[in-house]
Amino acid sequence: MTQATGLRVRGLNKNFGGLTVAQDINLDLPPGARTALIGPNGAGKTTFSNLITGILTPSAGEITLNGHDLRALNEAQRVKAGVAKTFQITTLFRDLTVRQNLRLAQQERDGRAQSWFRRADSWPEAEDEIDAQLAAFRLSDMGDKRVDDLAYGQQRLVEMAMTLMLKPRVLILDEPAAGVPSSDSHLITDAIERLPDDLAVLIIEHDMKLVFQVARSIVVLVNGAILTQGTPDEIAANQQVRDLYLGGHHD
Ligand SMILES: Nc1ncnc2c1ncn2[C@@H]1O[C@H](COP(=O)(O)OP(=O)(O)OP(=O)(O)O)[C@@H](O)[C@H]1O
Repeated sequence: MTQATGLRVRGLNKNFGGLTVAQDINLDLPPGARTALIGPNGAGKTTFSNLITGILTPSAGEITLNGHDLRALNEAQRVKAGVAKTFQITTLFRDLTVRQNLRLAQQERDGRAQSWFRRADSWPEAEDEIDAQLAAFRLSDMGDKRVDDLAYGQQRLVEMAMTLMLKPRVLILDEPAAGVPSSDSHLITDAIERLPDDLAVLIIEHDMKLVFQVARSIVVLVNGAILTQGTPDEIAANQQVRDLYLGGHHD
């Protein structure tokens, strides 16, 4: 049996021509991880996430999930293997209800889109699962509302709930609070805090308040390389990080 070691990245490199955008990155995301990836604009955070999800191919290095090599898998295969990045607001079906959006994600996961002949008596179970997911994201009252009629913060919760329907083992949250008014940002932090205990979560985020609220480990990326990583207390006390953030990067 494979041990649940989670996601392991070793010696990851990516060059675009002469530009190195990922440089010897080593990172572990074991089950239960709540790790934030921070760094100035252009540090390589999105590139790193794209290397993990399979949008980009590394120039060198290893990426494994519970010991299985992910490198040969394309994006869709990696989602099936358990590595998912949140659906983006732009991919939500805005005219459909929240429940219908979750159902689509569920059908995608089960390869059920074409299975119109599926036994009818198996559907209540599927709807129960959707109810549970709505409840987990405090969206039960909104299940029958059109996504377009929700506040932006709630739409971002729908993104997360849809992604969770895929039953990932590793979840990449790309700027989960971006665009959400500060009066609603607690919706996002609360939802992150309630994510399943055994899920490994990587949060790419500029909002330091959110990072220090939800992360148990912080990785600082600069020029494609890890400058340092540690607990929030260690990172807050790190002079290099303080210089980096006080020295010109403000969000
Ligand atoms: N397809 C590409 N071809 C060439 N260079 C690229 C490509 N994609 C990204 N880069 C470069 O890679 C570097 C890292 O970019 P990336 O978007 O990963 O940074 P980031 O940390 O996510 O930045 P931000 O916080 O602004 O989103 C930048 O210098 C960028 O210009």
